Amino acid sequence: MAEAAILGYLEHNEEISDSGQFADERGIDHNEIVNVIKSLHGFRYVDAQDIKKETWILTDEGKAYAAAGSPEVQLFQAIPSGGIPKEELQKNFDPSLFKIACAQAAKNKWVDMGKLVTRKVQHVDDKVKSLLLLIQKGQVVGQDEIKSLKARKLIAPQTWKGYSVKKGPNYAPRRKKVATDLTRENLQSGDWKELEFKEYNFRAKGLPAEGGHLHPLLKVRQQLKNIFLQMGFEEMPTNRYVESSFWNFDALFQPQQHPARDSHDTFFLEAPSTTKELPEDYVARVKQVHESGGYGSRGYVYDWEREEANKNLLRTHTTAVSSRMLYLLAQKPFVPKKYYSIDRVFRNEAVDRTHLAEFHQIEGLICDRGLTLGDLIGVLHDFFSRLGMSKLRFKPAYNPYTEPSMEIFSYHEGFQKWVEVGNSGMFRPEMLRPMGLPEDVNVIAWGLSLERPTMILYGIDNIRDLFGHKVDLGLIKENPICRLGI
Ligand SMILES: N[C@@H](Cc1ccccc1)C(=O)O
Repeated sequence: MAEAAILGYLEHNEEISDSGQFADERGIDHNEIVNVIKSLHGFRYVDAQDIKKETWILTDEGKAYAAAGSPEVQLFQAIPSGGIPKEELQKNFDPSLFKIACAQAAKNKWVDMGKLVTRKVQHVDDKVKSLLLLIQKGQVVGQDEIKSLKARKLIAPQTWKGYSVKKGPNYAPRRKKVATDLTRENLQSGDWKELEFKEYNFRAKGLPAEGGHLHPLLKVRQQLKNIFLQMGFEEMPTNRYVESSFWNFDALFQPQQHPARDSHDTFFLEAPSTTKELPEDYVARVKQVHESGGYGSRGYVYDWEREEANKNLLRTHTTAVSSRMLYLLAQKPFVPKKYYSIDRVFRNEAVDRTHLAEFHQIEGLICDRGLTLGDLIGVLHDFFSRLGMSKLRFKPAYNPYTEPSMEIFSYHEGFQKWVEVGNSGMFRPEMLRPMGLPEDVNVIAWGLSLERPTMILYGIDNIRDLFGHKVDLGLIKENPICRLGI
């Protein structure tokens, strides 16, 4: 209707000089007229020029007075001819309204504000209300009146926008219907021959592709790699998910009856169920340290079984990678090393919002002469502060392969509490000496999950949200090629 009105009017007239007036005269909503003008202008049916007018609109207070009358008149009308005690009068009014009413009525010299409030004039006109009503209807009022209403914050300025409209180069009294799609029906009936098709807008930018983002775990992994590299660490080769019990447990002085070696906690392989080769003389030294100790240790005093050590499993921690690397290091003349790894580990655990059966471990170790627990604490402070965790606390803990061992806690400002962020310790002589590392060489090491800091950094509270991509297919489906004017 708005479109027909505009195009029809321009067929016999030069110009629509004011879209607001045009809308009023026809009883059409101005917003609707504006939308149609914009669309017709886009297709150059019409030429439209902006017009702006400064107008006034009522504030909420102004609207209230336009409806109920100004407070001063409300007050005047509440005073009987014989006057009324102030307290009595006040009861009829909201306190803030009463204040305004008294001030204005006194200013207008309508009332005497003694203990007894009396009228000073016979009759008053509610000029404020009439002015507000005029402004509400969009009518013009004098500058002085505007000023005083503005001072009382009953009105506020507003810019009104409209258009003046003339015929455009593509003007026609009616817009041509254009087809947007060539349908099966068009082809069957043959009416496509007569149809005019809407042009494609090949320059439309469309939506930026949402694919190809890095997964949060990969981002945080890269961040951690950078931290390790800046601290002078070398990456250990982690390309071995299947490991023997020997490297995962025995080499780490983890006794064969240890509960972590149970199939409830560890995934053992069915095929191949056992490892093919282990370094025999090292295996013999490991067996001995488990059974009867050495290097100042009494050992565990039990019968160590080779079959148990041969069993293949999915590695339960990347400390298995560290044990292999330290063994290799011990086979050559000693050089100090700093090693790190970040890779996947597996535990036979029930999956819930904080546990998965496979996750990633970050592991760091330093192997050098004369290292102490103080070195470990210092390195942990350096490492974690680079991750944004500068408040740390340590709690004594137990690992079969480290002594002393410490759990690492960091104060989380967001959660306002200490959260466990890792585990650490100094590798035991029972682990290092059988490998052949010199007696004065110590190893400080620590491990943490990659998922925990990632969830904290990205505000993810369910670990399952970290796995599996979440591409919003709807986004792609609902945004095909953009057309002109759509
Ligand atoms: N392997 C330990 C972490 C750790 C690494 C190195 C030293 C001490 C502890 C774990 O799985 O939790």
